[in-house]
Amino acid sequence: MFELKILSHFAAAHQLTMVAKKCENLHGHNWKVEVCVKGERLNDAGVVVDFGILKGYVKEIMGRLDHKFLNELPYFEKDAPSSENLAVYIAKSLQEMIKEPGLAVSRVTTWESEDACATYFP
Ligand SMILES: Nc1nc2c(c(=O)[nH]1)N=C([C@H](O)[C@H](O)COP(=O)(O)OP(=O)(O)OP(=O)(O)O)CN2
Ligand SMILES: [Zn+2]
Repeated sequence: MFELKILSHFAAAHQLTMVAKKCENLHGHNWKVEVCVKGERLNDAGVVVDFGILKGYVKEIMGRLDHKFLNELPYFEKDAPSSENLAVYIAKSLQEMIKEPGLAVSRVTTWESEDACATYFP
């Protein structure tokens, strides 16, 4: 089994209730995102999937989040835009985009600061 990882970023605003009181105020983060996919087989080029293809998928997802007020996006009306739910959203969105047979999202980590992140394992 191979696992590939790419890094990406987006900047966005959010508000969280039921966490720390200060999080109820509108504020933002520069999220760093680690996306991992897994696959058992290498293609004729000797890779699981071209990093460029993976980066293209993730770039499209980052575009939906970048410079947005996350609470206003339909997906986050039900599930609050915590780092955990952002990781779930990114993982599900990416899995829906992947066309390559045998390729699956293995984990997504969302860093909301230099010392705090959440990881989702689908
Ligand atoms: N499990 C989670 N906990 C918290 C989340 C989250 O997404 N998942 N999010 C927040 C807020 O986004 C908040 O903005 C975090 O801000 P921060 O300034 O980093 O808050 P801290 O008090 O944790 O850190 P300091 O070092 O005191 O600044 C909160 N929790
Ligand atoms: Zn926050």
